[in-house]
Amino acid sequence: MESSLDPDSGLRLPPREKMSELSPHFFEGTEKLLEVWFSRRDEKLDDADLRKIPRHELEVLMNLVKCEIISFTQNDSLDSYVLSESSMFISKRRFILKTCGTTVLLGCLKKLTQYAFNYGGFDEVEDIFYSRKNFMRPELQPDPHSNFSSEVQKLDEVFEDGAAYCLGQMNGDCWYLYTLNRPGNMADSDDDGYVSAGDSPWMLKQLPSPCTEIQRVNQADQTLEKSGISTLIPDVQIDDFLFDPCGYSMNGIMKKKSGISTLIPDVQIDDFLFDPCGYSMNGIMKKGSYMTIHVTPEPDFSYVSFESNIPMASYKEVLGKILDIFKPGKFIMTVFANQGSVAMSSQIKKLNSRGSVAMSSHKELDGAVRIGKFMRKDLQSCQFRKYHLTYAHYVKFPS
Ligand SMILES: C[S@@+](CC[C@H](N)C(=O)[O-])C[C@H]1O[C@@H](n2cnc3c(N)ncnc32)[C@H](O)[C@@H]1O
Repeated sequence: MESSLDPDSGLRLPPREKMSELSPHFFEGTEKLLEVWFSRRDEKLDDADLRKIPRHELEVLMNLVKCEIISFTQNDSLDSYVLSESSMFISKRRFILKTCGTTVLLGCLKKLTQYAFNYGGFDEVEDIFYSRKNFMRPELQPDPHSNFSSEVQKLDEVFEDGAAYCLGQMNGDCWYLYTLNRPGNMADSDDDGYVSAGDSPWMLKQLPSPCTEIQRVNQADQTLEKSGISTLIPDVQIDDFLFDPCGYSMNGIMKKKSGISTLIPDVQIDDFLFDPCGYSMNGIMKKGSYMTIHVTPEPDFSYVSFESNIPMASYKEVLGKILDIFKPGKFIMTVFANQGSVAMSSQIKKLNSRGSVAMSSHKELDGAVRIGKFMRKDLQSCQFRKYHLTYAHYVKFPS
């Protein structure tokens, strides 16, 4: 098979061994992931809530993205939606949308901000994170998703101080991130800390409000706390798992599902089995914690993703279970944590008295040259103003 040209880097990529370029059926399991945190300039957040956006407007958003809501569950702090192409989680001021296939995730950006302002009662975007792994077939993606530069251009139209990064190998497996990287710290903002750059409310490109981290800590549930783990697994070992060329493999489905249900205890699970194959699952817990798993089992382009923000002293055990269930040939892992995690709940503090829960996972990853049968191929760390990010790529040994 011939090598291909990567649209982002212009580099020639090695031929993909398993994926048939001419396969009539192809599904891009790799997700685009958007997380947006909203805020208010006056910090009066009591009445502000993204869950006030009515269902029919969420459906307008899904139309723009080109996917549908399949099911809905909720608890006190989180609304969870399983979508035809992945998942959506909405809490008081955090909006998470994860979509795969040929969806146009960034198509909803302006409308989302408009709804968050009009219905949710917010008037500023505090932070955003847009990320994805490199696609298997970028040429099949609609505008602006066929290359990261176009996605960045689209995001830059809405946000000021956006910064784009690529972690991993540009001529192999890599992971793109766009986030806000505002200069200085929040307490240093001069004047009133705001810059207006447009007429429409969603075009306001604003600097964060001049409140300190300490003030935010005092606002318990309203604290921007981005931490968690994401595992992206291209090339899963299929066996009998959720896919059988002749149709369903009920044994495989039940076996994998029972493994998934033991991943994390006390999670309210909402899952969906696609016909003829494919599996999506959202799990929610108290205090805004969630986990989500998506599986594209077709052998030529198999892909699994696991993501969670459930606070844990170590993600090692969960990761071990995931690797055991999906038996991948390789995987990518990213871990986000607030620095020092000043906003930890007492429950989290109990788990790790030395600092942020996920920070210990960074240290764990730093030291983990080998995880079971997997050898580390790449490790990169980024220090953002408020977050620490670790990216690691592991391959089965011998690969
Ligand atoms: C479960 S969905 C979500 C995929 C996810 N992003 C992942 O990590 O792989 C994709 C899987 O469901 C299958 N599928 C079947 N019907 C589908 C539909 N109507 N929409 C999206 N996927 C469908 C696809 O072929 C694929 O195997």
